[in-house]
Amino acid sequence: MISPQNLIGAGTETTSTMTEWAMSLLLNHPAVLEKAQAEIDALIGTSRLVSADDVTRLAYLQCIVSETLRLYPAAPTLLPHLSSADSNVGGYNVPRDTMLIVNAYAIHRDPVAWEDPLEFRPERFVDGKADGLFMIPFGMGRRRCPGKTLALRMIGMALATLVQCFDWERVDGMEVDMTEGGGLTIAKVVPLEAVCRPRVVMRDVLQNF
Ligand code: HEM
Repeated sequence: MISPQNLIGAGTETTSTMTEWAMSLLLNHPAVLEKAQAEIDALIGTSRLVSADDVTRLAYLQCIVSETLRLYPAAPTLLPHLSSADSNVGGYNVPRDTMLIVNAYAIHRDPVAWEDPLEFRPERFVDGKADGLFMIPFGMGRRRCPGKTLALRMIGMALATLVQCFDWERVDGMEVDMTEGGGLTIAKVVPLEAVCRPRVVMRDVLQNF
């Protein structure tokens, strides 16, 4: 049974953490940030704010979100599952009622599947190039995350708005600290701090907001 509190808990920390990781990655990769801004300027322009309906049209932004979810899946070991029957997986006997923990974090960084797995490279998702590679940031099967579509829309919308409206810089030019915390969710140990300035080309839109 899923309560409203569970829904809010599952839906807020995950999406805000993912947005923080995505912005941190963009700040450490200014060329990617520039490319994302150029895509938004080309497709949306600077006379209106990006809308939720635009998000699916922003192909490069979607690649940035996918690459962030690959490197920093909000729930790195998904949620614990219980096997419902005796089974054999890859030669291992798994009795019924065994608690199963799936290490999505390790799967997403598997060097056998992913080239230079520790590199932040949204281009690996361009034009469906990563189709067929195994990624499970939202789990899979009957208990997969029911908030996936909403989450992708929210993260895309937040990122697109931040990139469209502001120019971003690192504090004193220092690399953003990417140390990962332990626990059920993958939080940043050092919260993101950055310098942002409203973009001159967006001044009219922001003033009339
Ligand atoms: C980037 C954002 C999110 C990520 C990475 C994420 C990831 C996950 C994962 C990995 C699971 C467990 C799946 C499994 O063990 O197989 C899960 C479950 C769940 N998620 Fe999300 N989630 C996100 C956002 C959301 C949002 C926005 C909502 C709701 C508004 C939500 C609601 C839930 C609920 C209710 C469950 C439990 C489902 C069940 O036990 O049947 N999640 N999520």
